[in-house]
Amino acid sequence: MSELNLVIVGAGGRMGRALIESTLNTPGCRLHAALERADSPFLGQDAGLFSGQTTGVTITADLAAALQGADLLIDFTRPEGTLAYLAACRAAGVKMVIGTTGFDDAGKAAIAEAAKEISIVFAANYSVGVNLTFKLLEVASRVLADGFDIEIIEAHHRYKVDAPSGTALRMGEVIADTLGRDLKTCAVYGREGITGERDPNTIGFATVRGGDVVGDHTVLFAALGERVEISHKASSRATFANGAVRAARWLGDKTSGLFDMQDVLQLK
Ligand SMILES: NC(=O)C1=CN([C@@H]2O[C@H](COP(=O)(O)OP(=O)(O)OC[C@H]3O[C@@H](n4cnc5c(N)ncnc54)[C@H](OP(=O)(O)O)[C@@H]3O)[C@@H](O)[C@H]2O)C=CC1
Ligand SMILES: O=C(O)C1=N[C@H](C(=O)O)C[C@H](O)C1
Repeated sequence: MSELNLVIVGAGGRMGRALIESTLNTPGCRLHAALERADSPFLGQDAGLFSGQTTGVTITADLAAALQGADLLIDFTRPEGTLAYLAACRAAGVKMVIGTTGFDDAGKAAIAEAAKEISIVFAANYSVGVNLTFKLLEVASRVLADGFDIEIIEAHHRYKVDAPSGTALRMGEVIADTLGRDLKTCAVYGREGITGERDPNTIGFATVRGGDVVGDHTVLFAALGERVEISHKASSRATFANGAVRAARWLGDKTSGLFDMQDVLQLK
């Protein structure tokens, strides 16, 4: 079987570095190109710079050249960056694994539209544990549907720019779908002042930002007399990166379609 030629964008970012390392460590995968923005201080450096390796792949801003001969592009950047890479991958027929969070509805629709022509895995979280947690939340929501208040609490490092996290929002969607609610109308994002008593039909979100927290998520089901907490804590970005590379390999020969990590892990 031929090697999978991967392009990693946002190469100097926290996830970009982890993705390069995971690609280099995964048999059957080859680092085809590593991209950064045109003003990046990392341009011209070896992509193994961050893990102390020499790869022979130089970090570049030349997207067109990077896509030549590429099989798949892995993107953990920002929504505006992802959408630009999406257009280029669609035109070049290159598959994508997208981990970026913080998209609006139009951004998500653009990804779904592109997936009619190229295959894409798009997930808010590539860890196996979080994707198992999504399944656990379906069961918990069903069993605890009556009398339990539902609150989602997430904590991340000080550099994170979007809130609530994509994972917390996905958890909210899973719970709302299971309960037949619409997250758009039942979500409460933080509370302040004289809020009045809690509406039992709401799903609350609380966001913590600080230090180097890689990613913690807890869903609290609280009733009068007992409570259940379902938690996941990530301690290394390698977890997400390895999941994304696994998703890239899973896409294999699929030429179109929109998938998520639940598909990759056969959790649907
Ligand atoms: N799905 C998952 O499992 C996970 C998702 N994430 C998500 O991945 C994303 C990246 O996170 P993280 O690595 O911590 O972020 P960083 O800020 O560390 O890295 C982002 C990278 O993307 C580049 N970038 C930023 N804006 C653009 C743009 N408009 N066009 C092209 N490149 C751009 C940055 O370049 P520069 O430095 O020049 O700005 C940087 O290299 C976030 O959305 C985060 O929520 C994170 C972890 C796991
Ligand atoms: O920005 C991060 O770091 C993370 N982002 C993802 C999210 O928004 O859910 C996943 C993970 O929790 C780390």
